[in-house]
Amino acid sequence: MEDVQREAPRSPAAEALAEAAAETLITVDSPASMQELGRRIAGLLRPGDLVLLTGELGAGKTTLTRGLGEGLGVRGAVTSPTFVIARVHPSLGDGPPLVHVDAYRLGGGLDEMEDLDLDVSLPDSVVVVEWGDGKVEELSDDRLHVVIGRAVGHEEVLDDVREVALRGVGARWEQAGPELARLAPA
Ligand SMILES: Nc1ncnc2c1ncn2[C@@H]1O[C@H](COP(=O)(O)OP(=O)(O)OP(=O)(O)O)[C@@H](O)[C@H]1O
Ligand SMILES: [Mg+2]
Repeated sequence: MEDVQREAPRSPAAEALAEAAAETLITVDSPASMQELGRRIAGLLRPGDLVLLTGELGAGKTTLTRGLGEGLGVRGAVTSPTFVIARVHPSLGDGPPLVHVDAYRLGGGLDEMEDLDLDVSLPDSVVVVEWGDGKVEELSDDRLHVVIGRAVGHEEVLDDVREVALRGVGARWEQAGPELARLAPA
């Protein structure tokens, strides 16, 4: 299994990001380990953080968000928001709420997002957006981009394998860069 993962070609999304600024690449091999990664990322998140999740249908964006919700200790199961564009999960403790947005049908981007009338202060929340690329970047200069790609090649072997690229944009993530890097296995 080890060898297969090391030799697998990168997904196109990971390849594109590899050209960009410093990033952390992590391979996960099951939904459970994707969720665990979400829990670990949650440990770095603070109120006001914006996380953008990129990846094809079924890549594992919602699965990762489920882990984020667990790590943040919020109420309610994180599911695909099929009929709503955004769902607010309040903290069970004194942490920030998780605002989980599925921007797939959010044609107009930011304006519509503001129109959602979420009854929550975004600067006090952790905002996680699926399908948000090109739509919600204006919400914050500081963003954590998470790009999930399927490992390509030996599909029957690698069906559950995903490559996750983490790239922090902005001053907030420049400072937290080393913490992001520590999420990768040594
Ligand atoms: N390593 C993995 N990480 C995450 N999900 C995986 C993995 N391996 C298999 N899966 C499966 O892939 C599916 C991922 O579904 P999920 O809803 O998280 O994707 P998504 O990216 O949110 O899709 P959508 O674009 O439809 O919102 C689940 O059925 C999950 O069990
Ligand atoms: Mg989803």
